[in-house]
Amino acid sequence: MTTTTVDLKVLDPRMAEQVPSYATPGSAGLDLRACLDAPITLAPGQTTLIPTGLAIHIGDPGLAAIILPRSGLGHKHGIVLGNLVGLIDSDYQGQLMVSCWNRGQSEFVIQPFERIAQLVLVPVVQAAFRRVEEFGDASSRGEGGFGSTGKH
Ligand SMILES: O=c1ccn([C@H]2C[C@H](O)[C@@H](COP(=O)(O)OP(=O)(O)OP(=O)(O)O)O2)c(=O)[nH]1
Repeated sequence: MTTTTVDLKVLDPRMAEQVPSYATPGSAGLDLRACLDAPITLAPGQTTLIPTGLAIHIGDPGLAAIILPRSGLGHKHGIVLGNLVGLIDSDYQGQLMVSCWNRGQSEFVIQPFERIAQLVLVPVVQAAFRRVEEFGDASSRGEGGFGSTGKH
């Protein structure tokens, strides 16, 4: 396991006691909570942007964070992310926001400080593109994609 230090600002004092922490030594994700004054009802198909009351500055361009749905909310209640995956750049210093999408068939009420998504730190490699007319080595896949290898 690799650990790194990330600067975190508590933007809403109510989050001071709720700073994200790993639930178990093997956890990959940190749960993010809805920093709300009152419950929000999400109708089927509705998307809303929810503040977390927190900001992080990752700083190291070799890292980023992604926001992912929580499995239970997504599977049982259809609460996933309006952007499917949120990408937090290493130079972002604003509030962490979670786009919640009710892809289910029933209303869902998000309670203040409920855990709504999870944040995972990931390594990043930036590409320096070298323009070529042809790729040097022919690969066995070549230009095949989108099911070209068949179903089995
Ligand atoms: O779920 C998300 C996704 C993004 N962000 C923040 C962090 C990220 O670094 C910034 C910009 O995100 P992105 O680049 O995906 O947004 P964009 O729509 O391309 O806008 P921009 O022009 O600001 O890059 O917004 C969040 O707080 N939550």
